[in-house]
Amino acid sequence: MSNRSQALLALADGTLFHGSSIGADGHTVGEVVFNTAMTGYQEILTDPSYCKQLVTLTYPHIGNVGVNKDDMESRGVFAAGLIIRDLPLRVSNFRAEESLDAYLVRNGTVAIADIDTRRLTRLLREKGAQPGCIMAGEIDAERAIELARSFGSMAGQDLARVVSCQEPYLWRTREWRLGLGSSTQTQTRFNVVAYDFGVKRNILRMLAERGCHLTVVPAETPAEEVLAMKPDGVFLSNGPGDPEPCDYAVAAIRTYLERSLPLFGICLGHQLLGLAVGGRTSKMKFGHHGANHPVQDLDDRRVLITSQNHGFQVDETSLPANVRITHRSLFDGTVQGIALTDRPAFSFQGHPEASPGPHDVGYLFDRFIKSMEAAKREG
Ligand SMILES: NC(=O)CC[C@H](N)C(=O)O
Repeated sequence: MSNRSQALLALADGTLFHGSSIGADGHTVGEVVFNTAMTGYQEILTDPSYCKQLVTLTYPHIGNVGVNKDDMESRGVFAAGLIIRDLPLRVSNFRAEESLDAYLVRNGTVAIADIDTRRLTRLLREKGAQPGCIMAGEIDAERAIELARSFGSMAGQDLARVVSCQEPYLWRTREWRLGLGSSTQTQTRFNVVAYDFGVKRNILRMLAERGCHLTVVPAETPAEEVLAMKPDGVFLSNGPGDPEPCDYAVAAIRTYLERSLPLFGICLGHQLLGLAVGGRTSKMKFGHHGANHPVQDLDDRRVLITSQNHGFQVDETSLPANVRITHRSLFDGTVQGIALTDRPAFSFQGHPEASPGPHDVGYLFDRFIKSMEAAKREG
């Protein structure tokens, strides 16, 4: 559109994409990753796991349904920038409260449209995720390439403690329902402490729905403080960055394992459980980001369509004998779920809470509830 200012995406390898700005003026740097979800751009933008990442969506029309308060997955936009093919001229949805571009400007998010996102995705798929810089308003291509190169790598970055809450808080809101919204919990059956490494709200809603009295705690909360709350189970959330430097979390998880406390980890939480049992994690070429990834449950052979957002993985060969692989990606065979054979602890690499995405793996929340029930029975 003619009234938009110009924008540029520069990759660290020197590739340039010229387009138009649909967000704030200025520049932003991060690792460029592609996401294949056809819906859910607002949930993606507000997923704290996208901190320091520039997200490109392979679906071409982004913004059709606007944005609203109910679809926020956290307190604000965490993606470092957005890269799309086409921003539709008109927002059309009964839930829309604001247009995507107005929302991006209001949140100070730098974003670019009108570029060939297929070419960009092919490039990332062939070369791997790489650093980039989006510049909007005043453009300087040389400077943008330099800034992209200065980003370095996601490997080694401890971002969980950067995005985590500062103080513990209670979460009471249940799942959202069309026409009803979200209600507040009235009764609870389990006392659960949830580590916020960058937690998505729908995880908390799904735990609250199942009767968990939830205390959300900052990423660096030591095990002693959590144990003093007498939890029936501990939840390890998703989050941004490399799991490896999060030694504070690994130390805490080892304490819970020693005590045989029921544990459930999602995404970064899964990777941290993998590290706590003595396994290793590594950076993937371009990771998994989308809402249409097939994963197999190895126990019953069912194929589940899952929501994914990760750039690191748990290395299968590094896992000790008391760890069982429960789920595997049918795209590349990588580990998608683990369970300990001698402790009530398990985890999933994708996003069973969806939001966005299919709900096929929602049964893992029930598995966590069952493991807390069993632990209570055994006293
Ligand atoms: N969504 C997540 O928790 C992502 C985990 C981790 N930051 C990764 O990229 O693999």
